[in-house]
Amino acid sequence: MGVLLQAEAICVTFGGLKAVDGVSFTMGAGEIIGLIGPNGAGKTTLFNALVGLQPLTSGAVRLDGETISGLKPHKVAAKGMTKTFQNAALFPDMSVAENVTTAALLRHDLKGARAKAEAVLDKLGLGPIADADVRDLTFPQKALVEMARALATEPRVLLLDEVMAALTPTEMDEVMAVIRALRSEGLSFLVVEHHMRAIMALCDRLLAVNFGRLLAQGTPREVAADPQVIEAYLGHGAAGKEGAHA
Ligand SMILES: Nc1ncnc2c1ncn2[C@@H]1O[C@H](COP(=O)(O)OP(=O)(O)OP(=O)(O)O)[C@@H](O)[C@H]1O
Repeated sequence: MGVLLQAEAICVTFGGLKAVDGVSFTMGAGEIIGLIGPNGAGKTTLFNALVGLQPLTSGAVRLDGETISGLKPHKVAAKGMTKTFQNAALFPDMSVAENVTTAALLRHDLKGARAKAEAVLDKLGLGPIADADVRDLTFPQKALVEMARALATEPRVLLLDEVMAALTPTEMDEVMAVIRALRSEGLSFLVVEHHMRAIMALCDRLLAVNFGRLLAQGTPREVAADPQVIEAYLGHGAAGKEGAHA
């Protein structure tokens, strides 16, 4: 499998704190990679660094061999990588279709963006609620609309930031089915998710971080059995338990 996304020795420091400390990994097309680690491990900072929301102190991010670190988030999105936002940063007073159309304007004029939004909403089964106001949606609907908003920018790599928070196990299964279907079309995912069941079931590979450093990477089974990963979680009593904090 060719390398689609390459993170090279990424460092992000806040004053004296190394929030991300020399993290390197690669991702191939169609992969689903989970990023796990205890609270404050650096997951959000790494996500933000990858998509241009957080400047790198050092290191590089390459997409398809092209250096994208240093670009603003909308330029990174135009290159093909974007993230969803925790707590769905959608416009509450706009309809579902209008929210998704706004994102599709990255690549289309208004007419094209409306058509793109309609296609994405249909793909995610959201056609019937296209005209609903976002503020009236349920949690799983908001999670899917947030994914639709990101998909409307036509990414090749999509970073999912806790899209399954607040979902029931059945709702999580529905969202995971959508993610798998999109992956089968070639989309790649990097996933931060606090539900270990979802992470273990969904991901091809895991990256485990703590104190900004990459502790382990491998299959979910390998990483869950890694002594350093178990140690990192011991204080939280969380490793491997359903609903645990990843
Ligand atoms: N803007 C900032 N300024 C200073 N310190 C920050 C900033 N953002 C994050 N940090 C610190 O960097 C470290 C990593 O934080 P980060 O939010 O990336 O961790 P996380 O793994 O996403 O945590 P959580 O699982 O709780 O969301 C923490 O010690 C945090 O307090």
